[in-house]
Amino acid sequence: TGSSRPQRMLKAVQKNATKGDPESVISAIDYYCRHKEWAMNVGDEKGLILDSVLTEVNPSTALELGTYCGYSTVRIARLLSPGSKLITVEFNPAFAAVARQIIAYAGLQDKVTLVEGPSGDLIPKMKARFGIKSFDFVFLDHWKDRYVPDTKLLEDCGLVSEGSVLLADNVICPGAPEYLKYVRNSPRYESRYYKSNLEYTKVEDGLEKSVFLG
Ligand SMILES: Oc1cc(-c2ccc(F)cc2)cc2cccnc12
Ligand SMILES: [Mg+2]
Repeated sequence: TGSSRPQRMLKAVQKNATKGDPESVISAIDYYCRHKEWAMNVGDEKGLILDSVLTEVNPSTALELGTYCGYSTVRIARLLSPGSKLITVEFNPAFAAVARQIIAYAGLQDKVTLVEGPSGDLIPKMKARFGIKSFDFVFLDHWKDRYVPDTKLLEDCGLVSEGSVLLADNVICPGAPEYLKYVRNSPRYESRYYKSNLEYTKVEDGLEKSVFLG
């Protein structure tokens, strides 16, 4: 049996990046996915928007839904202030296994807790398991039909508070129309769309930033 796309991505990181250097890990993945084989990382173009929103929020506790190979995990963790924490949730164990190695290669394992399992089951356990009061920042990048139920779960579990920022990937492609309706029509969110392109392509996609108003 052959290797998987995530395994080939990991090989590209180990070959082309410098251990302990997150920027080189990000560049190695972007180069591989742009020139060798496409993969569903948030990518370099939308990644710059992620960076800017993250820098503005400067979260003490952040949550990522959908780790995949850890590309956006590395992008987020590299910008966290000392002592800040990122929890990332991945349903697929094969993806999680690669992500752990990529996060470790970047030297960011002390800032990141990767939890394997379905987000819908794990979110209600976050307070008890990790002593989280609430998340200052949430990056939604998992299956699009989970965006609304998981956002409602975060609200119901008191895991978002006034000022918490949700940033959702792929609201155009593959698309999350119910999510856009939810956050744009709710009086509890102030939403803004950042137009961009689907990673490594010229296809339109974008990020939706929604501030929870409490
Ligand atoms: O950024 C993403 C992109 C795609 C995607 C897959 C195939 C396409 F033809 C276009 C887009 C899927 C994702 C699934 C989960 C999290 N992010 C995704
Ligand atoms: Mg995505």
